[in-house]
Amino acid sequence: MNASDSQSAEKQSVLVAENVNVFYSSNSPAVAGVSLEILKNQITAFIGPSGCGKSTILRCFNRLNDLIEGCRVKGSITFNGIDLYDPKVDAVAVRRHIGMVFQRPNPFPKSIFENIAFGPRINGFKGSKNDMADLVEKSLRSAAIWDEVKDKLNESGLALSGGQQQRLCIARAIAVEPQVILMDEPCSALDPISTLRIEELMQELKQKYTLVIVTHNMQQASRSADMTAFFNTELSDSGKRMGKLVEIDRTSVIFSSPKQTATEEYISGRFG
Ligand SMILES: Nc1ncnc2c1ncn2[C@@H]1O[C@H](COP(=O)(O)OP(=O)(O)OP(=O)(O)O)[C@@H](O)[C@H]1O
Repeated sequence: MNASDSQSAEKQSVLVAENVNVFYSSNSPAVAGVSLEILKNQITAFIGPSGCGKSTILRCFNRLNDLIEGCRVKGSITFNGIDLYDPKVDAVAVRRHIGMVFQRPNPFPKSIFENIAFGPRINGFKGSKNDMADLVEKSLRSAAIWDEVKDKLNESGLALSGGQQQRLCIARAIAVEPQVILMDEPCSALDPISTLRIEELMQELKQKYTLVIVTHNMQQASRSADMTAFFNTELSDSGKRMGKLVEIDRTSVIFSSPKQTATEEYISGRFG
């Protein structure tokens, strides 16, 4: 691959959403008409007021909404050109390629080692005991937590601090070698130092993975994200509130010269 190839690879779309509408139990969409692209090895932040559908759209990307009874996703979402919602596509396999880190760190009530080993094992890991130990170490190193836990791999993951638990959960997501990591407000339960740690880690992770992050923290979006998508709510014809994507652009553009007034009002704190 030459330099210009690698540049165009950087701009490659990994996930493409076209006219996505998500319905929960009602016939009016909770989020409507979302079209956007997630670029490879970039961090894309979703920002916007509460209830505008950021998490709903994030969950569409690894079919996590399938687990919510009554939830329906219409429109098209492709992952490397493959229709994620094709009936032939296995949602469990999707989640192996597109991992998720949640708002509250949620380690398994197992040892630190087992927290990492569990995913590869249930996905049919074929290596030896040593290979698994290497994979655990590599994953913990990639999530910048190895030095803190290397001497206590058999202790419970729940005994770690909140920030460490979140990095353990990131290591757990990495262990199955996904291409994309979705993060739903990964720092909202963390103190400022742990938050900065995760933000630094995100910059390292984007060398290898594509990241999508939902955040309420606009400084976090402006510090960390390459691309930012602003969502808002509006009233549908039937008078119901629904989420909409207002615009997506490079983060520097969204925070300095957004095209839409609603974005400008939101980022300048005059709204929301
Ligand atoms: N499991 C669910 N069942 C029914 N409605 C839901 C469910 N999850 C979300 N919704 C509705 O979908 C809409 C979008 O919610 P969503 O959580 O995606 O927004 P959000 O922008 O992520 O909000 P927040 O910033 O508060 O987390 C809201 O009207 C919400 O009430």
